[in-house]
Amino acid sequence: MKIAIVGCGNMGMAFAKSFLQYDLVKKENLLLIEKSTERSQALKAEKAGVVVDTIGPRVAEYDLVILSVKPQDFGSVCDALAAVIKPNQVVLSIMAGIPMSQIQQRLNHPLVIRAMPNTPAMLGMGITGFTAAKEVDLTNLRRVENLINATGRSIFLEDEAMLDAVTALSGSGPAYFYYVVKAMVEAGRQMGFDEGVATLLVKQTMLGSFHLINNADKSLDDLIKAVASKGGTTEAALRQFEAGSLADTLVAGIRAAQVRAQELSNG
Ligand SMILES: NC(=O)C1=CN([C@@H]2O[C@H](COP(=O)(O)OP(=O)(O)OC[C@H]3O[C@@H](n4cnc5c(N)ncnc54)[C@H](OP(=O)(O)O)[C@@H]3O)[C@@H](O)[C@H]2O)C=CC1
Ligand SMILES: O=C(O)[C@@H]1CCC=N1
Repeated sequence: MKIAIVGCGNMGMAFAKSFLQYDLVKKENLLLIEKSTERSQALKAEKAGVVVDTIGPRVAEYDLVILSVKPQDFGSVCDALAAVIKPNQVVLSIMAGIPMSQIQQRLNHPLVIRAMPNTPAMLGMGITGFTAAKEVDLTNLRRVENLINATGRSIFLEDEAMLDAVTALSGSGPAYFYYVVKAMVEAGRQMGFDEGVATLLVKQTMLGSFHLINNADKSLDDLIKAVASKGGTTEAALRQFEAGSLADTLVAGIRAAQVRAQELSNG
């Protein structure tokens, strides 16, 4: 398979590296189109693929074109891509918010798949929600699904509108966990640990808790109960969280991300 990636930043390169790692594409069949001179020089030095700075006629030689520029840059990509794209090529967009209908219309091209990954894709531990235009046949859908699965796990969604919710929950999700970890490390620092020790305590707690969520045959409420002894320390912390409406604030934040994804959809 020959793959062109338009926009080789965090996510474009997370995808490229996963494909290479699992031998799903050869470097000579991977076209990396990157506008930023600094980035493209780094990609050339890494010999990550064939690096160019603009969309040109050679893009037509690739089976799959991945759009991984910022949603705000989609407009600048459209005209150049529309001029060279061939009817059998599949377009995979990972841009937040931009609906498939808009991509189809701007490129005058029906074969569009839309996905929302997250940054753990860099380690092959991502989760991606994806959906496809009805014009995309099962063979092409399976091919793209196999590629996405090289970056972690995936879930197919019939309803494209749910991709905005995926964006808010798992697309942006890593940042929410980093935010909580950062606050916990700060608490550790305030209690007298240096940052390294506080970070070790918090990271290992996060890792162990993840495995308990995944493996223990208990609900989240039961897991909380198993930590929070009556009249103990955890209860004192949870009372403070409730007083500050922490859970409601987190839910409201995630809903704000969903609203922003919907706004991006509307241009
Ligand atoms: N980061 C994340 O956690 C996630 C991001 N996404 C989506 O992925 C997309 C990319 O995000 P991310 O990788 O973080 O962004 P980055 O800014 O890291 O990467 C985008 C790259 O595309 C380049 N670019 C812009 N216009 C063009 C062009 N016309 N031709 C070639 N390259 C161009 C940018 O250059 P320059 O900097 O010079 O503009 C930049 O290097 C976004 O649409 C985002 O919504 C999806 C899921 C998660
Ligand atoms: O913040 C953003 O808009 C992108 C989409 C999901 C994660 N990052």
